[in-house]
Amino acid sequence: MTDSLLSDPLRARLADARLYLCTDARRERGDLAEFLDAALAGGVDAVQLRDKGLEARQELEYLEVVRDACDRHGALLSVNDRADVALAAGADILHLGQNDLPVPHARRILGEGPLIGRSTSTPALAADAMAQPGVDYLCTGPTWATPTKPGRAAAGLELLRATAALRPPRPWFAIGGIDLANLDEVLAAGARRVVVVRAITDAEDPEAAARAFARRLRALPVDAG
Ligand SMILES: Cc1ncc(COP(=O)(O)OP(=O)(O)O)c(N)n1
Ligand SMILES: Cc1nc(C(=O)O)sc1CCOP(=O)(O)O
Repeated sequence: MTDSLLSDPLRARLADARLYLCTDARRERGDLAEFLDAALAGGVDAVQLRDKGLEARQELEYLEVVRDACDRHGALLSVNDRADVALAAGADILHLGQNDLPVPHARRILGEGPLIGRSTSTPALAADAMAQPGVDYLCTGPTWATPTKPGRAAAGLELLRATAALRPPRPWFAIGGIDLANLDEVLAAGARRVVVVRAITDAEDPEAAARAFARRLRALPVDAG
């Protein structure tokens, strides 16, 4: 971990994060709180509400539920795509894809406080994201094709190996089709942090699933990023 990460509490919490959950809002708000309490008790470190169907007002209502759950468990709250919503919700993280706001524009809205993450799908995009000063972490994938984000070809474990070889100076997460059955392959490829959706949202016991991920991810040290 770098000194700058250690000197900033939010970035230090990000550096310690291993398990990042994206969830949609298909549950009623009370059920979402219950689901999140279970996942967070199991060891989820960051939660993103990722639901493309919500209008901003509804998204903010759901984000209050996610914010409260994250606060109860000391986890990071992430907003997808929208800097205005992230600011309004008091999010810790704004996550941006390649077609979303450019990072400098997002920083103009957010200021320096919140973290910004960037999606990448090739080693070149990962290297480019790491060279941008405003980017705090990256996600790389999809490792496997996934119904959660249809129409995207699998980048494969090779993308994870290539990203690990870059030795990114900031945290990076593998994403896409990751579950408890293939986690060993993800770890063997060099990833030490993962983002998951179905492996926890669709689990019969979300707390047990999150606990199993967290235990295996935390058994291995992370390097600089
Ligand atoms: C934590 C995290 N990683 C990756 C993504 C995917 O972002 P993006 O490529 O912008 O695609 P959409 O999620 O917007 O469909 C993410 N949302 N969160
Ligand atoms: C939201 C998202 N982004 C991806 C990317 O590659 O950028 S893959 C993905 C979906 C991951 O869902 P699951 O864990 O259910 O496969």
